[in-house]
Amino acid sequence: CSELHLRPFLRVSCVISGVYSVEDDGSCLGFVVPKDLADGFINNKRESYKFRFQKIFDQSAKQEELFDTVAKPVADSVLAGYNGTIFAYGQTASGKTFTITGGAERYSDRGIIPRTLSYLYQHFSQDSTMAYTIHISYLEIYNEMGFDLLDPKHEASRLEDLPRVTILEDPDQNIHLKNLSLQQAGNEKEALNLLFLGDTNRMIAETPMNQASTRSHCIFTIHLCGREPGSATLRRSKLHLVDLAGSERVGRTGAGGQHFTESKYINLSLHFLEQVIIALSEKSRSHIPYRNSMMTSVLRDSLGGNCMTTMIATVSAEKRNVDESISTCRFAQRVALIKNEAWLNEELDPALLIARLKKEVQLLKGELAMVTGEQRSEKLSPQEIQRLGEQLKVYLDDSDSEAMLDVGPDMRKICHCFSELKKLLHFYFFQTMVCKATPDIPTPEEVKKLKDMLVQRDNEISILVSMLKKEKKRVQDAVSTAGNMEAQSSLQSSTANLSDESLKGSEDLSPLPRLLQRKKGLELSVGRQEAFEIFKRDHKDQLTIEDNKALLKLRYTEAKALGEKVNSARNKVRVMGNLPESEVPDPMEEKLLAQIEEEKNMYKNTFGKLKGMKTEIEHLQLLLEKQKFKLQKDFEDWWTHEAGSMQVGKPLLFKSIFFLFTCAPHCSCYESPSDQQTDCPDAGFDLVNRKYGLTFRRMSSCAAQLRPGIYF
Ligand SMILES: Nc1ncnc2c1ncn2[C@@H]1O[C@H](COP(=O)(O)OP(=O)(O)OP(=O)(O)O)[C@@H](O)[C@H]1O
Repeated sequence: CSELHLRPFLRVSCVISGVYSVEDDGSCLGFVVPKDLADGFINNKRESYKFRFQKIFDQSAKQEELFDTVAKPVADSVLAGYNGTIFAYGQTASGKTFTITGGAERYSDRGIIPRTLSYLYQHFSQDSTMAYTIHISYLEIYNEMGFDLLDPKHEASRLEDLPRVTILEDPDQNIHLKNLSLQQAGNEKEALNLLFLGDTNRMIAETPMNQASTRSHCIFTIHLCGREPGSATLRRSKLHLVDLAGSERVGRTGAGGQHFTESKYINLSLHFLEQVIIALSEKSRSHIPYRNSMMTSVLRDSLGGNCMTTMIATVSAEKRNVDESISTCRFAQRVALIKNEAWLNEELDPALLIARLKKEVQLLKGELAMVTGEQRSEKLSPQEIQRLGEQLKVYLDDSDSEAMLDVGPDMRKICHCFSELKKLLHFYFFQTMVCKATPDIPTPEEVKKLKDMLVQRDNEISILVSMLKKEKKRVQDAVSTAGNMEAQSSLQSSTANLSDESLKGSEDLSPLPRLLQRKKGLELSVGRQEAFEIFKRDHKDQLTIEDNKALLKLRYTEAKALGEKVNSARNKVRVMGNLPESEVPDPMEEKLLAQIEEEKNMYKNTFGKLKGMKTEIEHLQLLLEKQKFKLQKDFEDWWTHEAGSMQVGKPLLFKSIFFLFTCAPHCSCYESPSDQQTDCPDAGFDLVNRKYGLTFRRMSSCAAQLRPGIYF
């Protein structure tokens, strides 16, 4: 990066004489302007002026000399990768276009543009260390509007037909010219053709002062790109060659109408140029008004930016132009105060860089294959992954703290192992967090134990359930037998012959249907029934109940035998009582009556016994039912108050929730609005952290979904 002042040169287009004088070895232009009495007697106007330049070229100076002194150093710095600008400033017809583009009459009148192009291409042909490409753009700014002079579809008929160029500014405040074409020029001839095309398209208008005066600013830009063969570094530089519109004041042109408007715009844009230059020359100014005009926006880099800029001030050394000449020289002095910072425009070519890196990767892969003796694909094969899993397991199981996991010099394998270890670590943290949050959560060993216990309990439950079914059937049979007996008893009591007062109270001996009715109302769900069976098995009253059941069974059997005996006695009495007297011989009649009496007594006694037994059976049944109800009640109490801590249920419950969190996050108990669903299973870790504030009720609900009806 180098800091340098803008360099102003002066070119005088006619013989220097009269009020003009060149002093100090040709670097200083002096003016002596005698006071005009017409301006009044009191006149403080200065009479002499002196302006210093890098060099003054008089009317005899050749185009070649000007190019060598002014343009060549700039062209060299552009070739080295720095931006450059040469702009010509001066009043109309002072020789700006002649300096920048050249005269059309003689080949030697060629201006800076064709000579620079020629110089650049000549350099390209001589320099084999670099490969260069040139692109050219040619912009005309007329009345603050930009036009592309290199549009090949248009000839210079009307300026409005040319493509309009507009300014765009990116977030980094870089200026982009929309619609300005960039034409590649492979050689000097192509470049000169483009210059010719642009010049043809230029707007030419006539003013009283100059028959062919340009009324617009023109910027011919050479975009240069240089690269050393094989290198990814590009040097991109720009050279602006600027031919500004005439700087004379509107009043002097004598123009009216359209030309007045043009002059107004020209003066305005030059005024803005001057403002920019004044702002740049004042160190304290932080804001530079580049945006005021299109020209200052385009030349932003050339003025106070990354550019080596040279100004050529052109004056017409005639007495009548002395004011304009002084004005031009003053402007040049201000420009001389501006400091630019130019730096090398080097950048990396991304495409080339990628290609080079790819080649390097390929080479390194080849080298690696040679060293390891194996070709590597991008991904690990399933066999390799399996082998790594085994190696990792051996490594983790090894209690030796200095154990090594050697997977060889293969980044894919190393990355895979790290990834697996990370997963394990996450799982470990997940478990630790969950266990911290819920100390009752079983460890994997405990889970295994509980699972075994669960299987055992399941077996027990199924045995008990089948036992219960059998028992139920037996009770039903007994109840139906007792029902029959009761029916028989009713039948008996209705028999007129054998009516007995003691038998009349038998209607009250039936509280059983009521108990059975109550029992029906206590039906449990299947799962709860199973839990009840387990509870019942361990209950302290169970033995007494079993004893009572056995006794009841015995009494049923005895009652059945007695019933048969009673029936047989009753039948005998009926048969004997019905015999006609003639069929019974006298001596036998007495014996028969005694027998009938005996059978009657027998019947009466047996029936009395049966009645007593029936009462005992009913009492036994009542007792049994009471004991069962007590047991049922105990179960209900236990279920309501203690089931939460039951040994089998609780671990199962937590195990269920653990399962839910890790493997079943879509369980419907998560579907409350506050619970966000998460993908299974990786989200389980976080989910448990956030969600473990579940109530027992909700936990129950979760577990219930897993094992419906068994414990809940
Ligand atoms: N040094 C010179 N030697 C010979 N002829 C010159 C020289 N300078 C200018 N002229 C001639 O003077 C005339 C006007 O010059 P030129 O067109 O370059 O002026 P200009 O400053 O570009 O005017 P404008 O502001 O209108 O564009 C041209 O015909 C040109 O050939």
